[in-house]
This record gives sequence, C-alpha cells and structure tokens, in this order.
Amino acid sequence: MLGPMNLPPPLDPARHALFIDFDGTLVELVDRPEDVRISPEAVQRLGVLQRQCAGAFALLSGRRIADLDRFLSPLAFAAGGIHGLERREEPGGPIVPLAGPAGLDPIRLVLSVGVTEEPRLRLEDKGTSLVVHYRGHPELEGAAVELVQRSVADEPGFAVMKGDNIVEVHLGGMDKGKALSAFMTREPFVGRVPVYLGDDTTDEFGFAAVKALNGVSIKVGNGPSEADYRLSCVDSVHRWLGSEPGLGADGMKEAS
Ligand SMILES: O=P(O)(O)OC[C@H]1O[C@H](O[C@H]2O[C@H](CO)[C@@H](O)[C@H](O)[C@H]2O)[C@H](O)[C@@H](O)[C@@H]1O
Repeated sequence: MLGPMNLPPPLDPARHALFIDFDGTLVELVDRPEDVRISPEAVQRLGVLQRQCAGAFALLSGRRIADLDRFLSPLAFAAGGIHGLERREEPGGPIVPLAGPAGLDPIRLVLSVGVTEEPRLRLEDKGTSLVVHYRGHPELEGAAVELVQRSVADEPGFAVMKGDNIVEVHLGGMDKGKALSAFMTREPFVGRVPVYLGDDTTDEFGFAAVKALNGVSIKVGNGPSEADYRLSCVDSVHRWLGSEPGLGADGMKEAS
C-alpha cells in the first residue's frame, strides 16, 4: 500500500527511461490551462536530463504536443500527446496523429450547448479531444460528468476520461500506459528501466504499464494510487529530477 513517505529511489539516467506527465507534475495546476508556467531553469534541467538519458525521455500528457512545445520552448521532447492519440518518437521529429477529429462534431455541439446553459463549466477544444472543466466549482462535478456522458450516448467508440476537475472525451482505444509500452519497444528506450511520474487518475494507466515492466512508478501529490512511490508536489518533482545521483528526493544522502 502506498504511504505518504514512500520516497522514490534516485534517478539513474544511465539506466532509466524517463516518462513524465505535464499538468500537476511539472507545472502547478491553475484555473485556466493556458496560464500554466514553468521556469527557464526547470526547462534547462529537463534538457540536461534528456541528454543524460541519451534521449530516453518522453512526456506523456493529455495536452497536444504542440502546446507542450510552446510551454517548454526552446526544447522539444519525444512525447505522447492527447493521452497517446498523437505521438512524436524523437525530439524534432514529426507529430503523428493516431486519430483525427472525425466524429467529434455532434459531441462538440452537445457540449457547447451545455456550457452555454451552465457558464461555470468551460469547454476546452483540443481538436481530437474535448474537455469540460469545472475547477473552482466542485459542486458541478456531477453535472460535468452527466453532460459529457450524454454527449457520447449516441456516439460509439468514444472514451470518457475523468481527470483533475475535468471530464474529457476522445476516440477510445489509447491511454498513457499503451503509449509508454510502445515507446519501450524502441530505441533509445528499449532495454532501460521505465520510470513514470504523474499526479492524476489518467496517470494510473502509466503506473500499471511501468509496473508490468518492473519499473518505478511515482505518484505526485495526495490521493489513492497504484504507484509504488510518492512525491508530495511539483516542487519535490523538480528537486528529485535535479538531485545528484546518491541524493534522495529530500536532498539527503541515501542510506547505503
Ligand atoms: O496529462 P496532463 O499533462 O496532466 O494533462 C491533463 C489535462 O491537463 C490540463 O488540465 C489540468 O490542468 C489545468 C491547468 O492547470 C487545470 O485547470 C485543470 O483543472 C486540470 O485538469 C488540460 O487543460 C487538459 O486538456 C489535459 O487533458
């Protein structure tokens, strides 16, 4: 059972393949998706890790890869975007969509009407995925879930995913765990020990995939999780990522 004090072992860039979620893991959660920020120093440190891992470093996010690029400029990373529905095998490579926007229009229409009728709900349109946000209004969780479920009632093949103060809908069949497993079959990831860090329910797919490969699963923040280790917050993630080999997440020397 994952307890509050299960600190992860130190990162070993020579051996590990690193997979990191974005919102709530590398950046603090805020009300509006476009307002998240990451410091230039943190971006620089991610670039150092990318080199130290010989490129075996991928972001796995519900965001579009193009949006991740904007926040992490001037760097670019191998990535699975929109929960793996788009993929970039290597930094600077093409972003390959595994699914398009086809079929989302009737769902979009129902959601647009719903958020007009309840303006405290907000609709984020990612093209191949639609998200209803209710951050700041926890009492609207049920209404958001009901709205999204109603929008897909006559639209088979779409998956509804519950995240942190959001309900998301996109074509079914892909998740972060499947994206991670696909990366692990290819260079430079293959043969390494996967490490996954994430904070949200959709990251549980990543934890399951990592555990099946005898890797290191790290839950960020509170809440139940199948992960083996825990870091308390975004700051502790950056401290852990930046710590020298042999130092723990708290910066203390590991017991030998
Ligand atoms: O897989 P992730 O990288 O964690 O992306 C998941 C979703 O992140 C964004 O929503 C979350 O962050 C927002 C900004 O902090 C916050 O307002 C929202 O409540 C969070 O759920 C993004 O807007 C979604 O599209 C992603 O699917």
